[in-house]
Amino acid sequence: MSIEIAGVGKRFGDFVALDNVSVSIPSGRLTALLGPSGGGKSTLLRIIAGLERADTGRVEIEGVDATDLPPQKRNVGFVFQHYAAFKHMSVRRNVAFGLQIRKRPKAEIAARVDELLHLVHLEQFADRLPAQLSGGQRQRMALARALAVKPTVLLLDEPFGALDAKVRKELRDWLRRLHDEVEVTTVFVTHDQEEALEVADEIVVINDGRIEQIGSPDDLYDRPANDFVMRFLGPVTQLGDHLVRPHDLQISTTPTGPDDVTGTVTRITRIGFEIRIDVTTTTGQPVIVTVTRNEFLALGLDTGATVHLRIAPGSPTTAAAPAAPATAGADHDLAASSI
Ligand SMILES: Nc1ncnc2c1ncn2[C@@H]1O[C@H](COP(=O)(O)OP(=O)(O)OP(=O)(O)O)[C@@H](O)[C@H]1O
Repeated sequence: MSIEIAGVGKRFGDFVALDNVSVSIPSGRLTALLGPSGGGKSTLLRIIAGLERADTGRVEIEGVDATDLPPQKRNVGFVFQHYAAFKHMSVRRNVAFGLQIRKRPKAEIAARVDELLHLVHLEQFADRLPAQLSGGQRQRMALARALAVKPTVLLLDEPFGALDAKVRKELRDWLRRLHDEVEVTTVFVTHDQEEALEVADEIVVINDGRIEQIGSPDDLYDRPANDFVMRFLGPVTQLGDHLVRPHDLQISTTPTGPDDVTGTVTRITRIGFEIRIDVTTTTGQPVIVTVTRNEFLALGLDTGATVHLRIAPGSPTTAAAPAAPATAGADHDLAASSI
């Protein structure tokens, strides 16, 4: 295990930002710290970097107790959302900076910088100033600079957070490929579940200063530990007492068994390649079902139709927190809005 975090606690005044957090982050993998804003992800990353001190607990990096080491002794590379480049220096000199202050020989620096610029596909921009780069190119430069000194661990705090959706997506794919080439232990913070599911080998879900679940994207998606993880990873709806994903519900115009739940279609909405069907059950529970366009056409549904619902066998479900009828609707709206 490359990074061992054991019993780490951190308060800011009365506020508990991290509550007795323990996690092992594997060597050579890409690990995402995922969770809602304010959950403690950045605080944990900053504690690993040595930019913040834990009140309790220990941090070990590659077998070395780093708890009391200053950031520069931890051999970590760090990239923030808003990367502070040296504005008056060329891309090449920005990337070379860490090697120059370590007084590496000139020829070694030149060779390493060329290698890195090639790795991040910025060779042709080597002599530009940071202001002459796009946001995505600037973040790639930041990564090259962080990698220059061959860190043991690369820490990324929402590195693509400030970029538009399309560039974000490109950089995500690029980060995955870069990581496969360099294989440096990488930890990145994100609040975007899609980003974590797509890029990470391992995901640590953090909420309210505590770890909700640790696992591979498949573990989290197929076996969510609780309804928080289930809700956080994508749209959910409720059928009876089960929280389930809307595409894991089966819908038919004829009943298929005694466990079917009967309801009436109240609304049909097309969302890209999916069709969302709003159903109200005979007990008054609002349920969302999503089907593909072809499935929808085969069903031949219209508003007002009677339908029968069931959870597809083997689908992940969690027990829905019991809610009074008055708040069930509000819960449902929240789930619906994330579709
Ligand atoms: N230096 C500080 N002083 C006081 N409170 C802080 C400090 N740093 C963080 N916090 C608080 O600790 C909590 C956790 O913050 P943190 O930045 O770790 O969350 P996060 O999960 O990374 O969220 P975000 O994605 O919004 O950055 C927040 O409520 C934040 O306001």
